[in-house]
Amino acid sequence: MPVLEAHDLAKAFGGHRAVDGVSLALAEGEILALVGPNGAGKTSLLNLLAGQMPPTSGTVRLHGVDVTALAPSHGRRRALLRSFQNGGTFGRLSAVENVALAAIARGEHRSRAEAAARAALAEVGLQPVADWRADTLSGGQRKLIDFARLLVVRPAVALLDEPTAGVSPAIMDVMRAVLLAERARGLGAIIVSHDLPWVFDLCSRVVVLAGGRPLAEGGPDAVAADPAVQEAYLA
Ligand SMILES: Nc1ncnc2c1ncn2[C@@H]1O[C@H](COP(=O)(O)OP(=O)(O)OP(=O)(O)O)[C@@H](O)[C@H]1O
Repeated sequence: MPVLEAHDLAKAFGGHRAVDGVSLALAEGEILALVGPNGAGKTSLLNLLAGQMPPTSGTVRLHGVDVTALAPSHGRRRALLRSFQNGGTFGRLSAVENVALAAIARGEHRSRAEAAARAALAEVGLQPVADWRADTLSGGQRKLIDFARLLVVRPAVALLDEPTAGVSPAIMDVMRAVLLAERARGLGAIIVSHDLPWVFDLCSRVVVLAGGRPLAEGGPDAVAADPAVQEAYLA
């Protein structure tokens, strides 16, 4: 059974269909790249999958359970962790507090959550700044906080929105290493990215969206060679 499934998802804003009939299934341990030109509907699709907004129509299932109408904080959505394009950190909290909060929100005791957060921050190379306020960190370091959260929460599914946008090659390498290690223990991930070389190297499958609809789907090499995909990007 797929760990995450979307069936015929659609989202209309007024008359504009940002997501227009998308179905997909993510297997355990699968990394799926979700790509497409600006405005294709990628972030909207992640929002629908994560429960950040209700779809106009269609369903989302997590481990076979219909979670379409459930809020992101609902217990039945615990298996899913989502990151945001512009970072999801609380600036006035330290890095360790930001990471620990994710574990506390899932029922972990405060002291154990902090210990786990420190270990995870060390794993992504943020140990020296673990007690710094998040708003004093670089954009790339703040994005690594999302990866430390991933290590603490160990979700079945991660939805990552533009993790590498504006980050250094060294941080991109850390992100890659974390994702490969977590994939080996069964993590499934959908990664929205405009950094095609980085994400194509990591994923086993690519879904291309254009105008809210799936334009192409397949292995990274086949998708990269698809003339319709090249045209959509040039357009
Ligand atoms: N809350 C909203 N209200 C109205 N329109 C919206 C809203 N969110 C997104 N849209 C529109 O839906 C379409 C898809 O936007 P979305 O952000 O999902 O695309 P994207 O593929 O993630 O784009 P990008 O790569 O530029 O981040 C766009 O035309 C956008 O303007």
